[in-house]
Amino acid sequence: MALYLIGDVQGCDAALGRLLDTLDFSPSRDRLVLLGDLINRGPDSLGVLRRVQALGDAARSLLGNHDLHLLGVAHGVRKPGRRDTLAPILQAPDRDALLDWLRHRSMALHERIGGRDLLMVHAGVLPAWTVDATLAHARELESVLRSPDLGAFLHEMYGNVPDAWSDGLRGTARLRVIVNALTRLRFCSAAGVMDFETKDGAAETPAGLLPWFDVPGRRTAEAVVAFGHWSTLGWLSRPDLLSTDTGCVWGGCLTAVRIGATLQDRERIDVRCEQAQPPG
Ligand SMILES: Nc1ncnc2c1ncn2[C@@H]1O[C@H](COP(=O)(O)OP(=O)(O)OP(=O)(O)OP(=O)(O)OC[C@H]2O[C@@H](n3cnc4c(N)ncnc43)[C@H](O)[C@@H]2O)[C@@H](O)[C@H]1O
Repeated sequence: MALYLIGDVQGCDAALGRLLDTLDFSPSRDRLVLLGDLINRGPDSLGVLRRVQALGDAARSLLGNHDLHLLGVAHGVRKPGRRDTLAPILQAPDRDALLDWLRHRSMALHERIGGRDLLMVHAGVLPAWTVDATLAHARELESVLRSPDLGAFLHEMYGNVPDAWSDGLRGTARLRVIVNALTRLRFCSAAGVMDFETKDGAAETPAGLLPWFDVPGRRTAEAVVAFGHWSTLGWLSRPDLLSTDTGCVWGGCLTAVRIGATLQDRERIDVRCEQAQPPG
C-alpha cells in the first residue's frame, strides 16, 4: 500500500494515465491525493474528471482555483476565459453528475504519518493559521460549496479583498479570504497580507513580500505542507514542504510523490508532458 500525492493535472488526462501506469497504481491497494486544479488549460479536462471519479475512494481530490472557476462558469457567474478549455465538461451528458461530484471535493486534507502532520492544500496557508485552524476554515467553505447556497456564494467568490485574515471576519468576506488563501496564495507580506499580482517563482520575490511558507513564525512550520498551484516555483522538497506543480500543462512534467512510513521518506516520479499552452 502506498500513498501518492500528485500536483496540478490541469486537463492533461493522457499524462495522468501515463503517470498512474508508471506508478502501477492499484485502487484496491494504493491511495492517491490530487492537490487541486484537476482541470482547465489542458486538452482533456473531461477525461480527468471521469478518470478520477472512477477511482472512487482510492483517490481524494482538493479543489483548486481552476476547479472553483468551473463551478463559477457552470453557474453563469463568469464567462469562460480565452485560455479556458472547459466546454467539453459543460456539454457532457454527465455534466451535472460531474459538477456535483466536484463540489463535494475537499479544500484541505490531513494525515498523521510517522508522528507528524501532513497538511495538504492547493495553494497555501496563511501564516497565522495552525493546522487545526486551516482544517476548520476548509470545512466552513466545504459546507457552503455542498449546500444550496453554492450559486449565491459563487457570485461573491471572485475578488482580492479582503486580503488578510482576521478571526472577526464573517460571511462572504471570511469565505473569500479562505478561498484565496487555500487556492490562490503565492506571496504575502510578513504580516500575512496576500498578494495576487505576482506569478513568478521565489527567485523573483517582489520587495516587501515573501513566499507564504517563508514568513517567520508561520504556525504550520512543524507540519509538512504539501501543495501545488505554483508552477513557476516548481518542485520543492524541504523538511516542512512539498511543492508539486511541475508545470504539466505548460510543457513541464506531471509529478507524483510517494510517501513512505515517515514524511521524510519521499520518492519523486515524473512523466514528461506535451505542452498544451505556451507559458508566460
Ligand atoms: N476567488 C477568486 N478570485 C479570482 N479568480 C478566481 C477565484 N477563484 C477562482 N479563480 C479563477 O482562477 C483562475 C486563475 O486564473 P489565472 O491567474 O489567469 O491562471 P493562470 O495564470 O493560468 O495561473 P495558474 O493558476 O494556472 O498558475 P500557474 O502557476 O500554473 O501559472 C502561472 C503563470 O505562470 C506562467 N508560467 C508557467 N510556467 C512558466 C514557465 N516555464 N515560464 C514562464 N512562465 C510560466 C503561466 O503562463 C501562468 O501565466 C481563473 O480562471 C479565475 O477565474
